[in-house]
Amino acid sequence: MLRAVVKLCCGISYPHMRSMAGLQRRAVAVIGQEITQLQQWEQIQQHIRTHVALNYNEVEQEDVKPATGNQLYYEQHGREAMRKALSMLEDKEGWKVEMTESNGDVICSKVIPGAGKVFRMEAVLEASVEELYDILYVRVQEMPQWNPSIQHIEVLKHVGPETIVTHEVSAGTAANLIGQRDFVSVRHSCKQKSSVYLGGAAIQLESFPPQAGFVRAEDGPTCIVLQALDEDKTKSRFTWLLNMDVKGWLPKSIVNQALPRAQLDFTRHLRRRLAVR
Ligand SMILES: CC(C)CCC[C@@H](C)[C@H]1CC[C@H]2[C@@H]3CC=C4C[C@@H](O)CC[C@]4(C)[C@H]3CC[C@]12C
Repeated sequence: MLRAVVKLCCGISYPHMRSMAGLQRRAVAVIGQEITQLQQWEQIQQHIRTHVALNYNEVEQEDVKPATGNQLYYEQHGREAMRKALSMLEDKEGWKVEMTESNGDVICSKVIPGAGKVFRMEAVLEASVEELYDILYVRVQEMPQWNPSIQHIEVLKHVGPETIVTHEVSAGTAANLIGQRDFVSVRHSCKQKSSVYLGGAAIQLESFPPQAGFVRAEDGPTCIVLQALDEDKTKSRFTWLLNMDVKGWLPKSIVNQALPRAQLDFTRHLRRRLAVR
């Protein structure tokens, strides 16, 4: 942003600069140096925020400017997405049941200020947390092989053991009311004793701008929580907060029908994938 403003100012002032006397030129050069220092200071501050504040869960994402190629930025963005999504899930009040399936799967929704309508799917899956982590995170690129709603997933960056940047393309299938979308997201995973958290959020990559012919949608802040069942560790509770801006010109009623349906489809395909292990 700062860089864009500076460029704009330079453009506007260029004709005047040419007619400036020596002292005035010197003043402009000093202002230029100040701006460079300011940018460096911003980067240092970002560094401090990432290192010091991350562990205390108090980083405000809005404060942070993306520095291209900065691994810390991706990690921080992923963690922050997970934190936001988990805080949405933590609040147990105000959820409205949308669908209850005969197998026990339940989808609820809630309108959250700033996020819009979000959907929470709860299901029990016949797989351990470790197996699900492997299928959903480690082998994320293989997802289109078992999920026909997804056409393509590519890991664009391996930021670290817990963070990846992905490009995902949904399939414009008949069951999908919305048509094809693509997403660029940072995906963050966090393993604990008997739980795994898979968080994510849309990210803007200069090197991966929206493609012609695709509507770039935004997924997140979102999170999938996998928890081993106390009574049977070969089964897991699967809780998925879906918070998606599908973009494009679509009536809300269509979107609000399609999203929980996409969750049901996803879980159905995941169960099929688990059945062929
Ligand atoms: C309704 C239309 C627009 C989209 C339908 C397809 C949706 C449901 C698909 C497209 C891309 C998919 C995501 C791709 C990658 C991951 C990361 C993984 O670790 C958990 C699942 C998760 C988060 C998928 C969830 C389902 C997903 C969001």
